[in-house]
Amino acid sequence: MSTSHIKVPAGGQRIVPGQAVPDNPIIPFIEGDGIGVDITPVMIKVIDAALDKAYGGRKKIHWMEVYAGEKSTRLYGPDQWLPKETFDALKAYSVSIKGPMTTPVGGGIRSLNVALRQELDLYQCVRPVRWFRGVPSPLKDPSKVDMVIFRENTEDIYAGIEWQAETEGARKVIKFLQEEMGVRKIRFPETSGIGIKPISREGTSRLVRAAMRYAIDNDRNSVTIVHKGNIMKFTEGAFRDWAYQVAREEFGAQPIDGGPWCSFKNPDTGREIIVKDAIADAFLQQILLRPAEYDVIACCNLNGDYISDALAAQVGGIGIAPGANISDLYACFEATHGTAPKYAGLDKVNPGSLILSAEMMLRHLGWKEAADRVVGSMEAAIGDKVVTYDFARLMDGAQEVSCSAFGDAMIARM
Ligand SMILES: NC(=O)C1=CN([C@@H]2O[C@H](COP(=O)(O)OP(=O)(O)OC[C@H]3O[C@@H](n4cnc5c(N)ncnc54)[C@H](OP(=O)(O)O)[C@@H]3O)[C@@H](O)[C@H]2O)C=CC1
Ligand SMILES: O=C(O)CCC(=O)C(=O)O
Ligand SMILES: [Mg+2]
Repeated sequence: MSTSHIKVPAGGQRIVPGQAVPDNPIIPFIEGDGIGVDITPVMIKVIDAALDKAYGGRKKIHWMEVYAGEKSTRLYGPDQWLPKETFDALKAYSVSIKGPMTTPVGGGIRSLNVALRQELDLYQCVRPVRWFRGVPSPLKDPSKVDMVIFRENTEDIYAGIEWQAETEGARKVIKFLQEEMGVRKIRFPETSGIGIKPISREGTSRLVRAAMRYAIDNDRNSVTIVHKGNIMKFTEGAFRDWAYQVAREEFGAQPIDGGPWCSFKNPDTGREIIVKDAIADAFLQQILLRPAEYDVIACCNLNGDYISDALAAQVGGIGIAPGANISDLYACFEATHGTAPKYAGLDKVNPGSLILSAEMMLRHLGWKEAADRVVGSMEAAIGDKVVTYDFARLMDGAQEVSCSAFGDAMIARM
């Protein structure tokens, strides 16, 4: 089989980190498995329309398909889940967008999504969660939900360092823990699988720094460090301590009532930004009961995964939950949801998450006018109760439309 399948579009230019974004950038995209085939073309159509409306042809994305997941195994060969040329393209073109990719449960390949984040060192997973007027919600007042999750994206138990139960690897690690480290707490050593949870000072500091900067740049009220540090003291507890340290040492935060909560003045607006922490289990009930008290959230990888979907449910579900994976050099935008296999190819699901991820990408490029068109047209379509099945089943008097028809409904309202 051929080893090269990427066709570089003529007439486009690379985005180079640190340089001005050209008017004709080449943006690589991965279609994605499952519902990727439904939502990705709709996202491209909506974004092209928004650019056209906003700039009348002066700014245009040159989309370049790159391959990963099931599609790349069909093109490159059966074990080619993440071909090298895909990685190379994501790096060379700096800004990209991807559909979801399947990860089998229990065995099989490790997550391609996680591999991408780790390989490109996309250490910030940024997931804004806010309510769009008219979207059905289980909350009495979903307008109070306006949070931005900063999830550490390269460490934690999510790094996939583990050994299967009853294998040579697991036996070796357990023997080491028992004999070299004096561990006596493994309840069933003969049949335990083992996972490792690395959390570092560097990994924590850079993530928390990004969350604080976001709070400053976007004039937010608070940053909450979410952790389970009472139980996992040297990983999640250290995450909390290092996070407060960043607040104090880099942002000049001063303790409130003796600490550990602290606050600092936003240097741009003069307003106070509170830095506080919450233990993850209690946090999950508080965001339901008192969502207005939370704003920017900084957390470790696994907690961020759970919090993302839980918070999305409060504002309509993962059909409308966008995200970005960001490093100091690269950005790869992707929805919060997965491949929803039972809906694959049915032209049924909500393309909103991927479209709003692309909207984040437009803002990242500095193309605010087009981003505003995307948000405005989505608000207008939902306002007219023209929605996909996920919202329609919870709304009175809704007109249920397909995935592609929702995209068209947005375009008609631009
Ligand atoms: N970043 C990524 O690429 C991610 C990949 N995954 C992978 O995806 C696969 C499937 O995971 P699963 O746990 O089923 O989670 P999914 O997010 O794929 O789907 C769970 C449910 O969420 C709802 N949903 C998801 N997407 C949409 C959408 N666009 N519009 C409306 N509703 C939607 C559906 O709910 P309902 O049934 O109520 O209609 C669906 O059944 C796994 O292999 C997993 O590893 C998971 C998350 C992220
Ligand atoms: O990689 C996967 O399959 C799941 C990832 C996930 O759920 C997430 O990043 O939110
Ligand atoms: Mg998830």
